[in-house]
Amino acid sequence: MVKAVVLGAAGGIGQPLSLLLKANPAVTELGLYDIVNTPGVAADLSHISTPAKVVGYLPPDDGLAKTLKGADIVVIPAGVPRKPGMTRDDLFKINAGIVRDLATGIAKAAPKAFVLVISNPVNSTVPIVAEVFKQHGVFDPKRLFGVTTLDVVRASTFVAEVIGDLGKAPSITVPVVGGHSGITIVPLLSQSSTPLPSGFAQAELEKLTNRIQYGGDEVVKAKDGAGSATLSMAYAGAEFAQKVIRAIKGEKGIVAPTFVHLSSEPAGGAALKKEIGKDLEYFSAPVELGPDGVASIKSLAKLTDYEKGLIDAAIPELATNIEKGVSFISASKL
Ligand SMILES: NC(=O)c1ccc[n+]([C@@H]2O[C@H](COP(=O)([O-])OP(=O)(O)OC[C@H]3O[C@@H](n4cnc5c(N)ncnc54)[C@H](O)[C@@H]3O)[C@@H](O)[C@H]2O)c1
Ligand SMILES: O=C(O)C[C@H](O)C(=O)O
Repeated sequence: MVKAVVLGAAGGIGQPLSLLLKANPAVTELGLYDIVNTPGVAADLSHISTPAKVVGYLPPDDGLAKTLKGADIVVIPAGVPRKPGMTRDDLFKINAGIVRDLATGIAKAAPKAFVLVISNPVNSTVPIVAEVFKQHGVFDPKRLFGVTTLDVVRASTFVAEVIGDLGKAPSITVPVVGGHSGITIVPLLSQSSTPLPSGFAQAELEKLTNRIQYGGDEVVKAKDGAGSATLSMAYAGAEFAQKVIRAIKGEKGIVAPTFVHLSSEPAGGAALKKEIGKDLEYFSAPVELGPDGVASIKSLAKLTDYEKGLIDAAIPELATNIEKGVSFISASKL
């Protein structure tokens, strides 16, 4: 039995993500929460002939607590998206408060759930959730994930395009580490499961890296004021959720990059800090998933000098983003 919950379920990501979770036969209950339209979205999805029982609530009458009751996995795509010309950090002033309030609801109603944060800026919203959980005495670093899967999905697709064979896209894996905004997104293309063509020039490598780092901007520009990536994000969010679900059901050896807290627990956090040469509290790295969430944080393995330079360049912005999230909660009255 797996109960999945989507907070922000009526939105551009929320609706297709809820559809993909409803289509997942491992999900037996699906809880949908938003400030608008969830009864309609829930009624619509409930007619699909898959096992999940669907419930949808709005804020009145403790709707958030009712949606979260019994949740095993909570995915959060609530909040405003970018328009052209904005950075993800520009979303902080609205989304920080939204994520804080939803995290407070989770801390009270589903403190043991696995929490997958999509709302931007992820580099700051994940620390916000952690700080809220700490204040409620329920923080478990193994159960909190910043969803960076879209960067991984983009890297697979763009490498397949470079190779000239999109058919290979589903089987190409490229670790993408660091964080989820601009230069903090660091694709480790030297570790692509399908190597780049021989003779791939440094200038081409830099162009490909830049495309992965700024893939979000490509979509924001094309949508021209109507928002950011929603469908590819729903796909990526459902993919990551499925990995977590498979791991909690006991499947071994599932590894995926995600933005996690680096502490003594789960194992590997301290070693990763040494590897990146900075005492950062959070970093996106490949993690092994297990029945309790993050089983261990993996090494970044052998990096090229170019990749080391990208990580060094990412660290100051990551540190600022993380601190911004942490201090938002220390300054907030919960
Ligand atoms: N992590 C990633 O890779 C990634 C990728 C794409 C988008 N995003 C982010 O996801 C977020 C959502 O994007 P979208 O395109 O779905 O936006 P959207 O505006 O289409 O949907 C957001 C939904 O959140 C709801 N919402 C607002 N406040 C809420 C609250 N307090 N409680 C519950 N629901 C609330 C809105 O009603 C809306 O339905 C944005 O912050 C965006 O930047 C992240
Ligand atoms: O670009 C955005 O603002 C949305 C998302 O973070 C993305 O990478 O597509």
